[in-house]
Amino acid sequence: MSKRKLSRQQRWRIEKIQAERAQRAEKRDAQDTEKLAAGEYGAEQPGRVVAHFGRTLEVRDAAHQAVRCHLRANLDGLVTGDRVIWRAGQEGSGVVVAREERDSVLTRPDARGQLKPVAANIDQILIVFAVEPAPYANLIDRYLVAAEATGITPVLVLNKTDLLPEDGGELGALLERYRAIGYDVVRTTTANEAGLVALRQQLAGRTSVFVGQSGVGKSSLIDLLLPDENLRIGALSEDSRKGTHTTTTARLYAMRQQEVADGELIDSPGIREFGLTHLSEAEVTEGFVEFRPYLGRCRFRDCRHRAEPGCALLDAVEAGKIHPDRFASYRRILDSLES
Ligand SMILES: Nc1nc2c(ncn2[C@@H]2O[C@H](COP(=O)(O)OP(=O)(O)OP(=O)(O)O)[C@@H](O)[C@H]2O)c(=O)[nH]1
Ligand SMILES: [Zn+2]
Repeated sequence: MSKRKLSRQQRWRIEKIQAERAQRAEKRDAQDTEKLAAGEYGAEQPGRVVAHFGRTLEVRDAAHQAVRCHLRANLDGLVTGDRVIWRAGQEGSGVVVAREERDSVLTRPDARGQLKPVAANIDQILIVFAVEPAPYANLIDRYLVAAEATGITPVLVLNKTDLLPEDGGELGALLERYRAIGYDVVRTTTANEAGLVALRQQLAGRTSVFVGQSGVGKSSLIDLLLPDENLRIGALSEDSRKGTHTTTTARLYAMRQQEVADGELIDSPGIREFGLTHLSEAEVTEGFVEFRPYLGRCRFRDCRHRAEPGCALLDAVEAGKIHPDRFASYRRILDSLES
């Protein structure tokens, strides 16, 4: 059998499967419409997507109960964190009938390089770095730029402060610089009880994601924040063994905190890797927030802020308004885009 023939047969099979699947979805949707019309579903109520497996969603209702819901065929692209309107059916399941407007969305390139939403309605991106492994020079800036491009507020989290020298070391000075620009900086350590106090306050009442380099302590922090989530994580991987989805699915976790208000985490391996995606030159420039007052003020409209006369950014560096290390970092990120 020739190779081409084989692939045509495969393609035909795939098309057949897809057509059948679409037909089933259509049929189910028609049934839903009938049931909705016949009043077999309960009243519309708000919920939030906690996890997402193909066309099945886990939705959390207002009382924080999980409900298995399926989707109307006309409702595609829901992601973890989406706020939805759903209606209860029989046997504890439900149907999602609408999606509410998103405040924010985190995207990631798929296998074909197209940006796909992975999570929605996130209030802050916690960029975790650590005393060990020490962040390389412009790693923090890369994460900040990527976060700024999403419109979601970044927060810097310095972990493993138990390893910090008495005087705060170089990292202490570096963090002050970010504070001066306007970023929140939170110090953490998983080495003692008091190490997460500031972090818990930062998380209270918000939906957050943790990102950062391998080894900085994201898992250690999340384990402490979600002490009783281990069972649920186990349940998730059991599902994935059945092949219904992969463990890369983002999941929303509610934190039950005693001293401060509850907060929520959305976590997945894919989200943790956030920041390593491609950025445009304009996104990089805008991503340095302290540059913004100077943008559009260069003598040349197409100024690329290299050595042009009358460059407002270079002047600001010269005048001490922009830190030379941040400007060097900016250049380095742009250079890395070109290569
Ligand atoms: N000294 C010290 N070590 C810590 C602290 N937090 C985490 N560690 C250690 O740092 C190492 C890496 O921690 P992880 O939580 O696995 O880091 P991660 O960011 O989840 O790493 P990946 O899973 O590779 O993304 C482990 O050996 C932890 O025990 C801390 O506050 N102080
Ligand atoms: Zn310029």
